[in-house]
Amino acid sequence: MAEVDHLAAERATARFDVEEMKVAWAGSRHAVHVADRMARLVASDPVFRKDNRTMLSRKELFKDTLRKAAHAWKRIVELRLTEEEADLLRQYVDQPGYVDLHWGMFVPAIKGQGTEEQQHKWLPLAYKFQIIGCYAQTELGHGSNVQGLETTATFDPKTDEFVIHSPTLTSSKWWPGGLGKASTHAVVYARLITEGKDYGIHGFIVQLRSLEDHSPLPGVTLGDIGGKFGSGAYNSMDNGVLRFDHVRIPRDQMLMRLSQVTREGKYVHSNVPKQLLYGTMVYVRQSIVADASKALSRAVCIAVRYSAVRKQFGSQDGGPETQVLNYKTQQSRLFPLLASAYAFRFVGDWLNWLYTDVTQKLEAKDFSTLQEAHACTAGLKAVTTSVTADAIEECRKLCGGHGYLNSSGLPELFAVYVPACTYEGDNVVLLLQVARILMKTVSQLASGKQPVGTMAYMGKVQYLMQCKSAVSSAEDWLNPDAIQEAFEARALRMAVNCAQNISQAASQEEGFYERSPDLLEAAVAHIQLIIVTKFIEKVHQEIPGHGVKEQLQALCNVYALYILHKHLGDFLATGCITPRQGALANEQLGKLYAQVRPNAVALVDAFNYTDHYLGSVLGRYDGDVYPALYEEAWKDPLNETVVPEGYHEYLRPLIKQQQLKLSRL
Ligand SMILES: CCCCCCCCCCCCCCCCCCC/C=C/C(=O)SCCNC(=O)CCNC(=O)[C@H](O)C(C)(C)COP(=O)(O)OP(=O)(O)OC[C@H]1O[C@@H](n2cnc3c(N)ncnc32)[C@H](O)[C@@H]1OP(=O)(O)O
Ligand SMILES: Cc1cc2nc3c(=O)[nH]c(=O)nc-3n(C[C@H](O)[C@H](O)[C@H](O)COP(=O)(O)OP(=O)(O)OC[C@H]3O[C@@H](n4cnc5c(N)ncnc54)[C@H](O)[C@@H]3O)c2cc1C
Repeated sequence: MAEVDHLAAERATARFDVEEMKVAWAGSRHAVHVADRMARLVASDPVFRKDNRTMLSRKELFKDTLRKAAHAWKRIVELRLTEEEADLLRQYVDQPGYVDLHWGMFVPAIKGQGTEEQQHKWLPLAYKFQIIGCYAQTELGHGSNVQGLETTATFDPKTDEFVIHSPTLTSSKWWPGGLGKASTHAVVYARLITEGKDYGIHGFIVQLRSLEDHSPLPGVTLGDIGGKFGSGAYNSMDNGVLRFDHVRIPRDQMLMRLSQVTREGKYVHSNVPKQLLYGTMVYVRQSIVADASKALSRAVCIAVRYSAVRKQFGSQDGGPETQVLNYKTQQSRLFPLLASAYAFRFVGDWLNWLYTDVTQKLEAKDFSTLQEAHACTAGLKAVTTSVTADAIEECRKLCGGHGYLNSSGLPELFAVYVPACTYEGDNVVLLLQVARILMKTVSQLASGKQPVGTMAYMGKVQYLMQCKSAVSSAEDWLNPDAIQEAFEARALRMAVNCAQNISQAASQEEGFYERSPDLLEAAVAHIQLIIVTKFIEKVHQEIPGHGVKEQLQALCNVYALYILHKHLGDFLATGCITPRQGALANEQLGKLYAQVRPNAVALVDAFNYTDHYLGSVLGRYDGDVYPALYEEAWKDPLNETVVPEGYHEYLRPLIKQQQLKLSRL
């Protein structure tokens, strides 16, 4: 704990029990305790130091990542950490690396798509790191369009093998994390060809490198795809390129839970939906939503603490200047992001519940909720990552000039986070998937089919298409029913408008294509409704701790009314609310910001992040920002010598030349 607390006055104004808010944020007392222990374990270990990361070369950074991963594994084994603890440790190490893909995609792909026998064979090897795996799906020529992948897996009945081949340059696998330098194996997605027929994309376990000396196996060409955006950041990851030249693998290395190829080469598809092939992506999209609240809360924690420390203007007579956090503009930019962090946290928890529920149903051969799982994971992944990426950049601006320094932690956080808008499904592509499901649901309304799950509100079509908001004062917007109804009506009317416009096109396909920008907005409205609904439901629950429920209620209202204000055009154009009601919402938002203000620092303290994890001199718990900034500057390699390298070669001759010219005048 800090010796001098420059934020003590801020902490003293909090009107709620911070320790209890930590429980609400983490999900349980147990979760706070475990997270705390793992965060401190990482923070106190010199191997996990990361303050020098942006100054390392790519090679040094990669080696540092290997070292950290090996050390983390050593500690996991020595301390006999549980899976929950090990995953938290991995998160607090906070450096993207091959282990993320090994645990996050390779293992889940085998679990989800491998038969029991295959799981029995491969998972123990993966669990003990006797093999290291990655997820090789994307190719140079195709990423979003999975059905367009070109790599082939042709069955050879003579030898009972598949021949894996990259027929073109564009079929080179391109992007898989961990592939470039670390992985020994990959789950490779390729077109299955048997008996001369192409059966589309399937997964195969392929060994890439020798388990003796790590050299590529015959027929395998692979390497890293090169430096990426920002210093440090995602450059710790060896995203790779991979080409196959007729590489042979045994038939039983095709992942055969969903479909099989017999010894004779017959293709047999089990009686399950083909989309289960995409199951690993659904799993990771769900975990990316949980991750969004972490990245967003980190950025917001830095910006709130620094805004409470930073002072500018306001004094005419030599008195103290104003904390920038007191400026209404700073509050109206920052508090919605604080509220969004909480909103994403709770919707992430709900999505995790949904995913677990769907998985259990799938085990029991009930596929009825597969579409709901796809729509929610795809849509929430798209909205939460886009908002978080923009919000990190906004937090950088909220920290003024110092936010641009690497030591603020924000540039690296942005650079490491922003590809989340692209990987695991480009956000536009994913939102169009949601839109397709919305259009399907609207078209089924006429036949009387009652939508279920997060689409259930569409069943109230008669009412929602004509209802008028009853809000007549700013306070009326604090009523969750008023908010819920406005968001439901907006989402439904936007979807119905799109469906009507599409129905006037020559074909459904052409209409969808022409109206895709509107469809994107309808999908966003639907997903925002889910986030608002889940926040309202959370606040309705019993929440222990002095003032905790009240603070969450205020944040829930901030989130909802901020979205309403930002997308006012949607609400007005669909006639859900009047311009006057829109103005009242904005008025209420201003009052809510004033309510959040004295609690802001305590609300970010509730995230319970160590200074190590935050990695920011501006976000320090003790608020002692200026000495830290000053000290940090001297650590830059450029300051190792007083006179810079290059002075004698370039600066001195230039200065001397100019001096000579002047002396001649
Ligand atoms: C002891 C130690 C322990 C340690 C413990 C650690 C444990 C945990 C660690 C976790 C760590 C996690 C960290 C993860 C790190 C993440 C790093 C990121 C790395 C990035 C990886 C990647 O990017 S992988 C590649 C991702 N690629 C994509 O996402 C491609 C996107 N494209 C698609 O998904 C598809 O092509 C498509 C959906 C856009 C189109 O599909 P298709 O061509 O089939 O056509 P349709 O649109 O017509 O769809 C047909 C039909 O299917 C339905 N559907 C589509 N997708 C799904 C789905 N996923 N699920 C269910 N249904 C789906 C669609 O709605 C259509 O339905 P109809 O009814 O026919 O209309
Ligand atoms: C850091 C990082 C890590 C990754 N890790 C992995 C990994 O481990 N394994 C793996 O297999 N892959 C990985 N990928 C690849 C990733 O999954 C793809 O990049 C992603 O799915 C997007 O596909 P794309 O690159 O083909 O984009 P494209 O589809 O080419 O997108 C280009 C543009 O076209 C637009 N667009 C595309 N299709 C449509 C459409 N139908 N309608 C409207 N607009 C459209 C997009 O919105 C985008 O603006 C990773 C990528 C990154 C950046």
